[in-house]
Amino acid sequence: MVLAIHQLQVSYQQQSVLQGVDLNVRESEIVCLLGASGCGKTTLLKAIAGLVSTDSGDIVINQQCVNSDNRQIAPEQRNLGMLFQEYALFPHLNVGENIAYGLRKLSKDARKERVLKMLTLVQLPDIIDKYPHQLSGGQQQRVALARALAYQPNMLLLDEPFSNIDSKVKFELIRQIRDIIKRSGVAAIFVSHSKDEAFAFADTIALMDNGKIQQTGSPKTLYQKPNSPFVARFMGSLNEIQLCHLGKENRIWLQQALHLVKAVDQNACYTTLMIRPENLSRTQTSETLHSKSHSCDLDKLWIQGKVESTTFYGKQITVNVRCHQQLVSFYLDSKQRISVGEEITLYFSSENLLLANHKNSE
Ligand SMILES: Nc1ncnc2c1ncn2[C@@H]1O[C@H](COP(=O)(O)OP(=O)(O)OP(=O)(O)O)[C@@H](O)[C@H]1O
Repeated sequence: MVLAIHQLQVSYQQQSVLQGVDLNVRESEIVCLLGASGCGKTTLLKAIAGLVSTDSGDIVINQQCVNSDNRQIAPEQRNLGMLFQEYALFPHLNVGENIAYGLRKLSKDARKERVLKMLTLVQLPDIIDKYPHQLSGGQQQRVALARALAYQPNMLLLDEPFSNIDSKVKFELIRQIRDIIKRSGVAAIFVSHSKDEAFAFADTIALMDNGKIQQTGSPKTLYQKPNSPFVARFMGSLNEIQLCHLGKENRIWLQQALHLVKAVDQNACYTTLMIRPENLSRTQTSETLHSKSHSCDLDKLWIQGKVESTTFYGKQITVNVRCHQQLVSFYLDSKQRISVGEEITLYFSSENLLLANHKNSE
């Protein structure tokens, strides 16, 4: 384990900001601290870096506790590479000098060799003499990464590394930087409020809210198996279907069907179903709910409604279906035809119900 954090508490002026954070980072793992503004992501990163003091709990980096009561290890002795927004490149130094900045202990030849190795790693071999203002945002970010990796750190810490990058090139840069970090073999923690950046960059996401980590796992786990409604909502579009708002026919059928489905808790009293729009599909036939209820297809659940609106997004259409007081969204391939006012039947598989074992969703 490169990093092990246990029950970490941090406060600013007696105001509690981190409230018992646990986090482990393995060798070569890229972890994203994901969450909305103010939830404590940067504070956690700064606590790891030694830039804020901690109230209680342990931070262990490479088997060494860095924040024990009698000995707080200084930031520069933690051997961490940092890409904080405020740690931009030095404008008066060229690229080579920027990367060599922290390598004064090395001989001149070793320093030069390390700088060239880092520039090759970040795939910018020909810009050694250029100054930061002559580089694009993405190139500057890669040079900053080369500078951080040149120290051969235990771990990299990146605070919102892509926030100033134009969205057109952002995901290509994320791919490149992930590739560089993976090739270097170093573990990394990065902070972001964007789930899309987290999906593209991280092996593991730690989703934070209110000074706590709500769930840690692979992007797929958090998306498909969220442990709470908060996580389910944060990770992507979601239909929260209140059974009482569905209208009598839909409600009775769904309640009956849910009790028959073996995948869900037989004793639960379902009030809300959570399902992602991509897991709902339109039936091709004009069968009614009544005929469905007599079919034996227990894996599928059905809802009927009327198309209220459609929005074209190029590859797909988002369709909003009115089921009594409830709006339900799903996606349709944009080659398919659908009209506002059309009566349709949607189906979904019980295995795609999120939080199905919860008595209700809150
Ligand atoms: N130096 C400070 N003194 C007092 N309060 C602070 C300080 N730094 C941060 N805070 C507060 O601590 C809380 C967590 O801040 P933090 O910067 O860690 O959140 P964040 O999740 O990184 O947010 P953002 O995405 O906006 O950077 C916020 O309520 C913030 O106002």
